[in-house]
Amino acid sequence: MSLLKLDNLETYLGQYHILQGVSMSVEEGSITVLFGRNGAGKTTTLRTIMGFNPSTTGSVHYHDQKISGIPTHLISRKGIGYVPENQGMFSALTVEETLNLAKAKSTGETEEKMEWMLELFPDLKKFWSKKSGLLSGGQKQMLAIARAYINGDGLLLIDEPSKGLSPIMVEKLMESILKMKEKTTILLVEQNFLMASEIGDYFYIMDDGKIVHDGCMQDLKEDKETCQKYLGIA
Ligand SMILES: Nc1ncnc2c1ncn2[C@@H]1O[C@H](COP(=O)(O)OP(=O)(O)OP(=O)(O)O)[C@@H](O)[C@H]1O
Repeated sequence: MSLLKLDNLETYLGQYHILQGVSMSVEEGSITVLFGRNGAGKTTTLRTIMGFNPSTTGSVHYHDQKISGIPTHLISRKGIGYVPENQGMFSALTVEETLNLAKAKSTGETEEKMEWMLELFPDLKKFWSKKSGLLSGGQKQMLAIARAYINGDGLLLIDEPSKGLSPIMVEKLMESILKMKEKTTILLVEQNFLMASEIGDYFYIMDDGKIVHDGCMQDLKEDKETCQKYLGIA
């Protein structure tokens, strides 16, 4: 079943026509990866879903309900968690304060969600009283994902979590994201093809604001021509 459906989105940033008829769907319980070169429009797609950069035409449906055209805080309240590329942390808050704030803003089984995040990311427990601004890049990313999951466990939109992290940290993070599939659906923007293709079920490739390819991840792994043309992988 399709949990999230984007239909023919056209989004402008100022005078620039960024998303040019983007349609895609995310299956419930899957990891769907959105690939594409720098500037292809991946971040804008996530920001359009969240209502930060609304589209001028087209629609976004979540659980068959139209969410395009409503304010971001109401979209988030429907259970969609967003992890932006820069993580959007308040660096003066500790891990504890950050997660408690997410808990306070959330409804449902917040205690269980918090416990599961601490089990999945033990570093967060270890650095419980540390200010988030002082965490390592990987730990900040874990905190951002945990916060988003506590806020909205129906769907997580994660923007390039591997950016700037060491290969070992990327591997650890991808394993955790894969485990999160047990309890949530994930739309992941990634440029790290090797890692993302290991954990993704489905993929979309964007180029110049349009979806140019989509399908099962297994098929993409075998499609050397597409990988080379759009993802720069030999
Ligand atoms: N505020 C803005 N005003 C005008 N153009 C913008 C603005 N922000 C981004 N763009 C342009 O929109 C296009 C899409 O950007 P977007 O960040 O969505 O791409 P991306 O695929 O996520 O790339 P990256 O991996 O570099 O983040 C790019 O050409 C970018 O230069």
